[in-house]
Amino acid sequence: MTELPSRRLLLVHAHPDDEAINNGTTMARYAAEGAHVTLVTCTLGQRGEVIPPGLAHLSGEALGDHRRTELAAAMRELGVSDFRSLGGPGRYHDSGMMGLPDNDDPRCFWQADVDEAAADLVRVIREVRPQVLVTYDTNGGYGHPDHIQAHRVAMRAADLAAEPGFGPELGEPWTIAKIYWNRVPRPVAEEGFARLKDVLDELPFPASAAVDDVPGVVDDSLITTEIDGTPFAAAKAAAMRAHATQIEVVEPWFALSNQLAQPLFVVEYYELVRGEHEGPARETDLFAGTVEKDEGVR
Ligand SMILES: CC(=O)N[C@H]1[C@@H](O[C@@H]2[C@H](O)[C@H](O)[C@@H](O)[C@H](O)[C@H]2O)O[C@H](CO)[C@@H](O)[C@@H]1O
Ligand SMILES: [Zn+2]
Repeated sequence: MTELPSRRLLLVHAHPDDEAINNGTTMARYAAEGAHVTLVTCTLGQRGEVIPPGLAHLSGEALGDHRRTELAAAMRELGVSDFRSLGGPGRYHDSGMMGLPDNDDPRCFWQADVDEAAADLVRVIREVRPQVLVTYDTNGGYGHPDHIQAHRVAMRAADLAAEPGFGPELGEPWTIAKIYWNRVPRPVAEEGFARLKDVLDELPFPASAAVDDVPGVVDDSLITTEIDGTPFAAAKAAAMRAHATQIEVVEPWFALSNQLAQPLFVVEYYELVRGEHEGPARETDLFAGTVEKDEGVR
């Protein structure tokens, strides 16, 4: 059985690109520090729009396959080697934006049985035994069905993985010590868009997104943890650039296929929703207070 590092972080995301956008510097930092970083992506993004004209021919399964290669390239930029598709590549299909007929496709993640999908994730949790889990809030950050479902499956899997009577064939029970949701403090978002307004005319993007277009924007008081990934800014930008069908990067800004410019944040923020908060001040380490409780490496 392979021996894993003493610090182990699991991130659960909906599509290839979300991990770089939300947690690029966090992943790069912990990978560089020798922690074991595991990414589980729930769909291959088969229903995404495509930015580069030279790739516009890609759609459906061909787009999904291509986005897998983009994800692998992004992981190389972040130094992450353990990245997986929930239930195996193509098990759960991209559901499309909320409200579209795509959401009714029986193959799509939005139609998946949460407990069945969670069992796929329990197997990973009991193998990796992470102290920390990062995922989205109850609205998936911005209401996309795959993001909402990724939240539901991740939170359910964290509960099931800890239950001694659940799925003995999936491995020994494991309790994740700390669970965080991706967040952006409203003042940080507002300051970023204020800076963007001053330079928008110099950028190749026709317009700016709005503060509330940024997933997970919340009042500053909800932020429990701040990971300063400034030393890994270039890695995050490169990882986002690797998702070329979805993201155009002009540092320190980026745009999705909607061509609406937004800030590329290199300090990444979180809300601790399960586990013990370390200290009255904001945490600066997702693993704060956990490793000494670890049962040791395997
Ligand atoms: C960041 C993210 O979650 N992207 C999803 C999203 O893509 C958006 C969607 O295509 C929308 O129509 C565009 O206006 C927007 O610019 C895109 O970011 O939804 C896709 C379909 O489910 C998904 O593949 C993509 O990863
Ligand atoms: Zn997404």
